[in-house]
Amino acid sequence: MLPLFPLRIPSLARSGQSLLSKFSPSTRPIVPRRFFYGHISDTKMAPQLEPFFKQVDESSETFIDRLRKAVAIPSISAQDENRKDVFRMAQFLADELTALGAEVEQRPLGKQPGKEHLDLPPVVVARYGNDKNKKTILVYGHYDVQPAQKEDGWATEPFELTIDEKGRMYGRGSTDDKGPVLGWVNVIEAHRKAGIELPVNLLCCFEGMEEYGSEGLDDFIQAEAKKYFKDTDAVCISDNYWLGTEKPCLTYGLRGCNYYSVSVSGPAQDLHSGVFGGSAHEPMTDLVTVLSKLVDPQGNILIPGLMDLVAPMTEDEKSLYGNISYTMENLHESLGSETGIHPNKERTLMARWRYPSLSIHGIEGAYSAPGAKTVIPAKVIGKFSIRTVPNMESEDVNKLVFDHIKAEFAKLNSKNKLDVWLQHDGKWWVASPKHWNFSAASKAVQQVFGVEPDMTREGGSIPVTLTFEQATGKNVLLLPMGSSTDAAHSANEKLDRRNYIEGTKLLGAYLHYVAEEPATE
Ligand SMILES: NCC(=O)N[C@@H](Cc1c[nH]cn1)C(=O)O
Ligand SMILES: [Zn+2]
Ligand SMILES: [Zn+2]
Repeated sequence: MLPLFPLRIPSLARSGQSLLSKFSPSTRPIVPRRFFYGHISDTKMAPQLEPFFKQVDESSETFIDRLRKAVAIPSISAQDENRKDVFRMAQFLADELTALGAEVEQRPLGKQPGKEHLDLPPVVVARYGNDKNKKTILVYGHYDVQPAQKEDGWATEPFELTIDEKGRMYGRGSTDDKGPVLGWVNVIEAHRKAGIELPVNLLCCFEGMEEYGSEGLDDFIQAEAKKYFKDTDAVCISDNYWLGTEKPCLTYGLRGCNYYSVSVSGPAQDLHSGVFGGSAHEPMTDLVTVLSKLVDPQGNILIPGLMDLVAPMTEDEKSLYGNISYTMENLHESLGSETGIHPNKERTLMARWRYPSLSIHGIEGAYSAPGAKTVIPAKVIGKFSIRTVPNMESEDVNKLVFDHIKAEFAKLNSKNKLDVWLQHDGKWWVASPKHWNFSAASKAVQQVFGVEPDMTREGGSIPVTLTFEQATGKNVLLLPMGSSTDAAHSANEKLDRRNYIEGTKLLGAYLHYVAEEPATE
């Protein structure tokens, strides 16, 4: 039998045990592969997968149409003026699920903290199936999206799904996270159309504030863990990406995210630079000086003491990186340039997965429109975030950040006023993939894509992952649909048709293999 996972996590590497060896079935008849990526695995076809796959293929245009409708709703959680669209998107999702026979509720989360004139979008929860003899899988995703404007460099309208001749489906939210969320809806529809029973009970939890720090969701999950989510046997989240474009992965770690604002203000209003330039302290000059003390061009964080919070790299851990299917070409392909900092894939992956990074995102109040306005902005707010890793605690990070920024500002001898605060934080998460949840997903990947998945961590953050794990006490698996070239959060975000359709098969196949796994904790 072929090994399921050549990659080993540290504790298993020490014992020399393959990740899932204890869960591997002993007999695996070889089945025909749909795709071939150079390594044929021999996962046994779960019963009823064949008609399910066939139905997904037959319904693919309907599924793309569903994504088209979803992308057309600009559900941008970070922009107040789009809040009604976020609500519209919740309704769309609720209607789709209801039409397929799910029991759906839209749970309100109250007012948005700090913006009490705004209601937080509801959590769309749904139950499909309630059979005590079946496992219950809780799936999470988000229906809000990042902001997008054509002027940001989009080749097409961001909120019109546009499909090119290579099957690349461009549109904001296509890969993050409307495609994967609709993947679950598609799975239900394909089962109904094919007349196949869903092999598990499905609980859905779809939120509308993920791109704004999942406001309100932690409390909701904690409150519902022993109520709405009480039957949960395992959790699955599809909201991250493959490492490259060909090989799927299962993900067992995420970085956290502490997001900060730093404001500098002084003059009572914007000033004429010809009249006041050189005779007044300028907020923008102070701010860019302070921001320049946070990170250097090689990505080194300049905040004293911050790197001391990071768990040291062990030799066992170091040895994991060589085995991952990733190349510098993969990096350059997803960057769309050769501007990577590090010389090799190992250092690149370490920088993404297990070291912190600091990114400067923008400046509010700055003159950013095209043209040459000679203004001195009166108040500017810089925005930056730190991706956190084990063992960084949010409070410790905050203290180091605040102390450093205040100390650097004091050095400027400016009469302006500085303020710095945390917008939101979400903790890092690292789990063991030695669980039937991962074993089922691995078999599903092998069945649909004919290849063993890479075991990865992720540089991005999904703050509720840890909350789900702690509140339900159950295993959480990240099962991505999109690929490394999808450009989530940036201009020309896309999801490849193949990833959407085969990804829908993957989510469905995962549920079938889950149903076959022995029921253990
Ligand atoms: N697909 C996951 C994702 O994009 N997550 C966001 C979460 C976040 C954190 N702070 C603001 N949003 C990410 O940026 O990683
Ligand atoms: Zn996302
Ligand atoms: Zn996102």
